[in-house]
Amino acid sequence: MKDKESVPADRLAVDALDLEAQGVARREDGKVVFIDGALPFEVVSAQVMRRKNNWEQAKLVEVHRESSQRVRPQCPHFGLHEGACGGCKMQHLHPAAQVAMKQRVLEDNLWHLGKVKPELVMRPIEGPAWGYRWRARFSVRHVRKKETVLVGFHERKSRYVADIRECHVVPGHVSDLLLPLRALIGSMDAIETCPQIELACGDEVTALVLRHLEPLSTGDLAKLRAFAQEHPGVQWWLQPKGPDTVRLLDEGGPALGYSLPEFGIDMPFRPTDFTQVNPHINRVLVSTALRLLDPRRDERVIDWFCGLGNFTLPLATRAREVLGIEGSEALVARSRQNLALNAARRPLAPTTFAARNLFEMAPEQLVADGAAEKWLVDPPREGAFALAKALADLHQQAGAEGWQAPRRIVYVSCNPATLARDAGLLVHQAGYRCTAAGVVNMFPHTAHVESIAVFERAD
Ligand SMILES: C[S@@+](CC[C@H](N)C(=O)[O-])C[C@H]1O[C@@H](n2cnc3c(N)ncnc32)[C@H](O)[C@@H]1O
Ligand code: SF4
Repeated sequence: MKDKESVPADRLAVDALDLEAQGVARREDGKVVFIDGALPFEVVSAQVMRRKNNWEQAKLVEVHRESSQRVRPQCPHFGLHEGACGGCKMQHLHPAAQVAMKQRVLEDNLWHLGKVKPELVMRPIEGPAWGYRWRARFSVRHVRKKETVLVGFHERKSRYVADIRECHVVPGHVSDLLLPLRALIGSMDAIETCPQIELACGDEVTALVLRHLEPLSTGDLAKLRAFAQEHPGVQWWLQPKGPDTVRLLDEGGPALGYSLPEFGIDMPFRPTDFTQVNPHINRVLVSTALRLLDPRRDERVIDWFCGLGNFTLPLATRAREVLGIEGSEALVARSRQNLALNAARRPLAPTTFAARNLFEMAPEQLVADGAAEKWLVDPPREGAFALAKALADLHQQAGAEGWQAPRRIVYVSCNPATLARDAGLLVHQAGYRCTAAGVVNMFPHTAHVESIAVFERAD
């Protein structure tokens, strides 16, 4: 900070925000202090909670000079107070400043870990800041001492379930279900043996997956059915053991699914399938990825880590041929069903799916998958190292007969560190330029950084 000298010795001047949304300050002796709740450009007092040789962990006590970006949190459960909910980390920072911070994280990662500087930093893709989270995992606990059942996220830095009565990041109708759900579980025989309710919203259905450790009594099943009757759109799924055991309580009624109207595509899914958390942003993300990839009628496209076909089917409305590859057999089965459903309604390019572990990928396998002009890559947090490495190896060997590296790659990432590592490989060893990159604000108020990057073959 420019007037750091004027900060009294017992106060700290905050310079930056780390990935956990903690303010970062530096003491005169160079020691770094991470301050929960402090924001860049603030002058604060903080109580040290943990002391190490090079750093300290501290808790905000008082803000003496406030950041212009500090805002009043919308949710009463957000904060530093005891019992505060740990579901959000940045509600005290203006949403535009959150996006700016994520953009900096992306650029810093690309540069420091990948030595890559995108030719263009794209405008952030933004959506609603509230009510965006259509997927969530609520923990459920019967707290005898308080004679209540809690349904919510974990408290900040704790294993306890926060006592939340409303939640602003899930849709309003889901927030309104929190207290009724507490009452429901509190009235059930299985009050002690239902540790979790998973939420998966579709366009018409609110699926609630109840994890139960013991078989449910007839009375409990009747209560679940009465709850669904009372709350239109709620559909109960039961999970007695692992994710494979999830079953719909009662068949019939509308199917859980989402649509991508721009492409005329419908995507039925099961609540245990991977789907993007934020459906508003997902629509813009799919549309942006396709605009950037620009698949032509005469081009073949490969969609790596294709999930249930979220990008594959829209690609099939534009390209000559599409191949989707994904690790989960269940998701590949779903993507085939979704292909059949949509192909019966509208023309789609020939599309095939394959199940494969993409964390292992030899150059020969890449050649066997066939040449494609364009690639869409959307890996989990671990990234797509094996894929980028195979591409780099083929580039070093000057390719293979009858095979050509893709001309363009659009990479959608939920972890800037692995994106940066893979970008480094693509740019410095596989012959690509990083022509554009930008953030996608998929998870407002959290520290998660979703982003999208474009790579063009340099020749
Ligand atoms: C970020 S999701 C993207 C899914 C899809 N593109 C979408 O938009 O819904 C990452 C996908 O990678 C898959 N995956 C995870 N590990 C994998 C692996 N080792 N090999 C192949 N796929 C994997 C997951 O099952 C998941 O579907
Ligand atoms: S996750 Fe929901 S309840 Fe928790 S702080 Fe965020 S908005 Fe509030």
